[in-house]
Amino acid sequence: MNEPILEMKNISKNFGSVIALKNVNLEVYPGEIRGLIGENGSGKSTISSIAAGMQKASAGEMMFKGKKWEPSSMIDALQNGIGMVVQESGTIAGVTVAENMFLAELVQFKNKFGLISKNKMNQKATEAMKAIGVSNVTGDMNMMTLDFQTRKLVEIAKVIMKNPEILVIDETSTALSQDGREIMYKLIRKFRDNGKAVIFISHDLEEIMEVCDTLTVLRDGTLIRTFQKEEFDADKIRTSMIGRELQGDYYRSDFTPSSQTETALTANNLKYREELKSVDLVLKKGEIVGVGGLSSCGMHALGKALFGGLELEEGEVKTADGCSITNPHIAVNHKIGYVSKDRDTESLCLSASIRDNIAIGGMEKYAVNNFLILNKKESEYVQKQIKDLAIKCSDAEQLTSQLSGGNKQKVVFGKWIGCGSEILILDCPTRGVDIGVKQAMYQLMVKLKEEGKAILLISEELPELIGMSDRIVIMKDGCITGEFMRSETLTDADVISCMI
Ligand SMILES: Nc1ncnc2c1ncn2[C@@H]1O[C@H](COP(=O)(O)OP(=O)(O)OP(=O)(O)O)[C@@H](O)[C@H]1O
Repeated sequence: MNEPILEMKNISKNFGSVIALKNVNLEVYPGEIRGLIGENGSGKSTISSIAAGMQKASAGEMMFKGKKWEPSSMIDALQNGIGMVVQESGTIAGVTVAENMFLAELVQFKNKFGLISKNKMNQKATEAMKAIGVSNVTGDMNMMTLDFQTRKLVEIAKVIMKNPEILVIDETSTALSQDGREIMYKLIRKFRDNGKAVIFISHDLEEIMEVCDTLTVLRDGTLIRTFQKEEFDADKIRTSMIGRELQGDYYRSDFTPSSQTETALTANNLKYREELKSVDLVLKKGEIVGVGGLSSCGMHALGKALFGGLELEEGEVKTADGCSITNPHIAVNHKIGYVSKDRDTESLCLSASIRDNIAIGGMEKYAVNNFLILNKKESEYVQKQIKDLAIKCSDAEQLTSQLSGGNKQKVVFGKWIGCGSEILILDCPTRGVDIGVKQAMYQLMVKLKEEGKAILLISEELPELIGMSDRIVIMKDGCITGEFMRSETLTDADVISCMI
C-alpha cells in the first residue's frame, strides 16, 4: 500500500475534565475517501478539526505528506493542504459571498491606488461557485439573502478554491437537499480520482457506506475499528458504534395513516416572496404530517410561517380556537413549538448554559403561577430532558457552545418537547443526531402523536418522511405538488416524482 498522506499518532484532547479523544491513531491515504462515524460526542469533529488546524491536540503528533504537521490556524492548514467544511455555519452573515470567501486575503484585489477592486473579487467568487457547479450565486450577493443550503455551498466553494490535498467534510449532508448533496458527492469523488483524500463525517450509515472507501468508528473518544469497503456491514458498524445491538423498530412499525379529524392548525393562502405561493395546509391533532422537497421548494419557509416567523404578504395561520398566529410570541402562547433548521442562530443561545436554553421553554411546568421560579423544580425539569435525550455534557451549567453538534440538536429538541407543546413544527429535527438518539426521538414523536399532539415534520430525508408520517406533503417552487397517505407500498420514487 502507498504511504499515508496524513498520520495522526496518539492524539488526545481534553477540555478541562472532559476527555474528547484518547490516544487516537489515524492514517489517511491518497485516493481514499475515509468515513468517520460514531455517536454524538464521540470525537469526530475534534479529531478532524485538530488535523485542519482549528484546535491543538493535548498530546500526540501529526505528519502530513511525510513532514511534521503543526498548523497554527485553520487558514494556515488550508493554505498548506488541509481544508475543512465545518458542521454548523462557517460563514458570516451581513457581508457578501465574495467577502466571505476572501476575508483574510483582500490584499490580492488591491489596485495600484491601494483600493480593493470589488468587481474583481466578486468575479472570482462567482467563478468559484461555478467551479463547484452552482451557477445562480454571484459574488456580490449578501449572505443574508441566501438559504442555509446555499450558505453551506459557499463554504464548500471557499475550501475547494484552495485546492487542498485533504478535504474534511463535517456532517454537512444534512444541511443540503438532494441537489446540494449531488454537488458534494461529485466533488468528493473528483478528489479521490485525482489522488487526493477526503475525510467525510456523517451519521447517515447508508450514505457513508455508499460514499466512502474505508470507515473508522469512534466511541467515547477512542478509535474502535476501521472497516475496509468489503467489510462494510450496517449491523456490524452500528454495533461497533454504540457498543451493543440496536434493539426495536427504528421508524414507526404501523402503516395506518391517522384517522383523527380534529383540526389543530390551519394555513390559508400563505404567500411569501417566491417561497410560498398560495399554500394551504391543515394539520390535525394526533397526526404527523411530513413535508419534503428539493432545496428552495419552500418547505423551510412554510415551517417558519406556521410559527408566525415570517411577515406574510397574504394569508393566515390559525389555531383551532381561531387565534391568528402572526408572531412567534403568540405561537408560543398557543403551545406551538418550533425547531429551526438553522439551529445555532435561530434555535439556541450558544453563549448560555444548557440549563437556560432548556428551562426557558418550560417555565409553565416548574414555575409557580408562571412567575415564581423554584430552583429545585427547574433543575429537575432540566435534568429530565438531559437524561431522556442522553445529552452528553459535563453538567447542566455547561455552555451550549461547548457541546458537540448532535448534542446541541438534542437541547433544542428537549426545549420544545419537554414544555408540553401541543403543536410541534420540527424542521430537520434529527439533523446531525446519531442513530441511537434518532430512534429515541422517533419513539417520542409517536408517543406525542398518540397523546394527540400535532406534528409537522419537515425533512430532507425521504426514509424519515416515509417512515414517520401519516401524510406526506411535497413542495416544489413554493407550491404543494403532491400528497401521499401513509402506506406500506409507498416508495421513494413515488414521492420524488412530485419534487422534480
Ligand atoms: N470547546 C469545548 N469545550 C468543552 N467540551 C468540548 C468542546 N468541544 C468539544 N467538546 C466535547 O468533546 C466531546 C467530543 O465532541 P465532538 O464535537 O468531537 O463530537 P462529535 O463526535 O463530532 O459529535 P457530533 O456527532 O454530535 O457532532 C464532546 O463531549 C463535546 O462536548
